[in-house]
Order: sequence, then structure tokens, then C-alpha cells
Amino acid sequence: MALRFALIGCGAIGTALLELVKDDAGLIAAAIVVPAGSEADAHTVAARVAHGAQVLSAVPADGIDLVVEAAGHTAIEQHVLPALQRGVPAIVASVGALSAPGLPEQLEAAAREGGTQVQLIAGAIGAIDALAAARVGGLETVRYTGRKPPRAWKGTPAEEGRDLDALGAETVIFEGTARDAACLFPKNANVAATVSLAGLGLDRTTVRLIADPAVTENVHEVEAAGAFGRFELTMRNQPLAANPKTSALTVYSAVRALRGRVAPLAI
Ligand SMILES: NC(=O)C1=CN([C@@H]2O[C@H](COP(=O)(O)OP(=O)(O)OC[C@H]3O[C@@H](n4cnc5c(N)ncnc54)[C@H](O)[C@@H]3O)[C@@H](O)[C@H]2O)C=CC1
Ligand SMILES: O=C([O-])CC(=O)C(=O)O
Repeated sequence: MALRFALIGCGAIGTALLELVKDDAGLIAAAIVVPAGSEADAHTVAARVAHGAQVLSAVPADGIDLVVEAAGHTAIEQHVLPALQRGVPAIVASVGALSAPGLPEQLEAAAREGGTQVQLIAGAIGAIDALAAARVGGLETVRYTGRKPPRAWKGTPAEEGRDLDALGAETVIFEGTARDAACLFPKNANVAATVSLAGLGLDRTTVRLIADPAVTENVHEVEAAGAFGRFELTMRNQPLAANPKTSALTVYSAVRALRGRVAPLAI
């Protein structure tokens, strides 16, 4: 039997995800959950790549096997927690939402209540498996640097006191903990939260965010050291045309997680 999923959010990630899985026999996009006022756009997407998907303002109470969140931090409390409580598992892209004090515990409690599980995807970053495994042996330091073109920082605190269009050289726009990065840059620092949750935690992971006019990609670097040894990772991700803040790899990561739910052999 095919897995019926509800997609929360139908922006850059959601639309690209639906396009990629539209011919997957094992997956049915049963519902698209969007905020009031966004229904018309979601209907247009559904007509193109998700025939039969209902466009709704909440996850339906019945007939959904999995929710896939690709909306933003507010969607976790609004849609993911209630779904988990009802026993519906969830795949979450907005990992930075877990920087809100108490939310990780609420997610765990909701999943326990529903006898189910919430999966945080790796999204735009790699080596989360290695980092989480390294944690078992003990980690000493984890540093994350996120570097994006200036236009990717529009609409964020990076604009305070500077004209992003006029930047002539790389500029550090944030230096601090992963928790503060994820709170201050909810659409740009989910990776900081993911790296920290897999590794040393939100308060002990050092983060730098950089606006760099010399790059066209979203560049993510992780340096980790501990009992396992050390690694340095650099990802040079292509941004999505529909949203320069978001890397295409985030979509592929969500699709991988979704397909992994039905594949007889998952890697
Ligand atoms: N884990 C990772 O590596 C990454 C995670 N993300 C997360 O994914 C989110 C979505 O990214 P994009 O698709 O590029 O953004 P987008 O802005 O293109 O689309 C987001 C869509 O979700 C809808 N939305 C917002 N709040 C909602 C809610 N409470 N319920 C239902 N729908 C809601 C919006 O109307 C919009 O259509 C980001 O906000 C971010 O939190 C983004 C990039 C990387
Ligand atoms: O997609 C990316 O490159 C990373 C991103 O926006 C985030 O960490 O929130």
C-alpha cells in the first residue's frame, strides 16, 4: 500500500519535493497544508504535480501516514506536535525551531504520547551521521560556518546597519552559539541547529555566519574534533532559484527521507 503523506508548506522546498516524487508509486501526496491566503498558489502547484492532494489549513485527522514539514519554525508547534500526538510520524526540515527552549522536549513528549517518531532531516548539510556517531565517543569542539551571497541575507538582522547590496568584501554578520544563530536567522541557520543537535548541543557549538559577495553558492563548513579523530567538511550548495536562502540539497534530503520510508532497502 502506498504511503499517504501531508506536506506542510508549499514554497520553494515543498513545490520542488512534490515535483520530484510525483511519479513515485509508493508515495501519495494526500494533503498540502498552507496558511490562510496561500490556498490559490497551492492549488496551482497541486494541479501540476500533486493531482488529488487536498489543500487545507490543518493536517487531516484521518488518512495520513506521515507529515513532511517544509514550512518554517512556526509550523512545528502548529502542525507537527498535534500530528505526533495523534500517532502520525513526522519528517522535519525546520530543525532550527528546536532552538526554542522546551520545544525538543515537547516534540519528544508528543511522539511518545502518539507512540511514533519525529525525524530531523540533515537538510543542506552532510556528515550528520559521522558527527552523531562521533558524539558517542565524545566530542571536544564543533565549529560551523555558514557563508552565503549577500542577497540570501535579505530580510534578516544582517541588514541592520549595513546595505547588503553594497558589500565589497566578506562580512561576518553573526558570531555566537548555534541557539542564538537559529533564533535570529530562522530561514538561514537551520543547519547550525542540525549540526549542534547531532554534536555538542545548541549552546556549545560555535557558529559564524558570513555574507560574501565573492560566492554564488551557499557554503557550509563544519570542523569537528573528539575521541574519534577530526574532520573538516565543506559543502558548496547550489541555491534554489525559487529561494536563494535555501539549498537544493535540502529538497533532496527531504525526498531521500520520504523515499526511505517506503524503500525495501534504505541508505
Ligand atoms: N534543514 C535545512 O537544511 C533547511 C531548512 N529550511 C527550512 O525550510 C523552511 C522552508 O523553506 P523554503 O521552502 O525555502 O521557504 P519558502 O519561504 O519558499 O516556503 C515556505 C512556505 O511555507 C509556508 N508556511 C509558512 N509557515 C507555515 C505554517 N505555519 N504552516 C503551513 N505553511 C506555512 C509559507 O506560506 C511558504 O509558502 C525554511 O523556513 C526553513 O525553516 C530551509 C533551508 C534549509
Ligand atoms: O539551505 C541552506 O543552505 C541552509 C539554510 O538555509 C539553513 O540552514 O536554514
